[in-house]
Amino acid sequence: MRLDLTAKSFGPRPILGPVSLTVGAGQRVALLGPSGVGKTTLLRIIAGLDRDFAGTRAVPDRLAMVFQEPTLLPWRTALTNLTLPTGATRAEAAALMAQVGLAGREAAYPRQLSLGQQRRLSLARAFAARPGILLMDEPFASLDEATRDRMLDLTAQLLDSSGAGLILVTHDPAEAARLSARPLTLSGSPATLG
Ligand SMILES: Nc1ncnc2c1ncn2[C@@H]1O[C@H](COP(=O)(O)OP(=O)(O)OP(=O)(O)O)[C@@H](O)[C@H]1O
Repeated sequence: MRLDLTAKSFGPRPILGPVSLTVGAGQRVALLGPSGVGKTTLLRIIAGLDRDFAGTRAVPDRLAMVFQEPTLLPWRTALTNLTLPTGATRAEAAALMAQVGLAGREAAYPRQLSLGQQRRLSLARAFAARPGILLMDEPFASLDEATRDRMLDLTAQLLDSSGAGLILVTHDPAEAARLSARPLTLSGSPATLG
């Protein structure tokens, strides 16, 4: 994927630009920088969720996004949460559930799962979509240390086995290092990549 952004504003307020970013097949990058600098704004533009910017975006790859909170369908079983939005087969979905430690919970509804289990299911769903690039916005924030560690390990394993690229928004350079993601820091106002 390639983004050549010349400028992004909210109303009269310039937020970003110029920013050029290329992420090739299987490459991993982390967007770092202080709170409010524009990391989420940049990720939303990459994701195609915000098209109100000056510049060009070329995204030939399939994208999947993992948000901070698990966004599961409450009235669907865990397995169907993986198959329905992604087109994955039941066998593929079950294999992914096993990979994230949820074997045997296929028939559970999201409310019957702990928050940590729901997060792991959300992670599995992102990979069920067979993304070329996975986009993650602070997915490990506000987790207790053990859960965060487990999620980081699982994410690294799933990235390795799928070959997907990664664009990770994080405050924490250690997270970038754990996922072997090249750190890129947004700074300034409007923000650019250092
Ligand atoms: N929809 C919006 N309308 C107006 N201003 C916005 C909007 N979304 C974000 N902003 C502003 O754009 C700036 C960048 O926000 P953004 O959420 O991208 O920062 P961030 O680097 O991801 O911050 P954090 O690390 O705290 O999540 C902030 O000043 C924010 O107030």
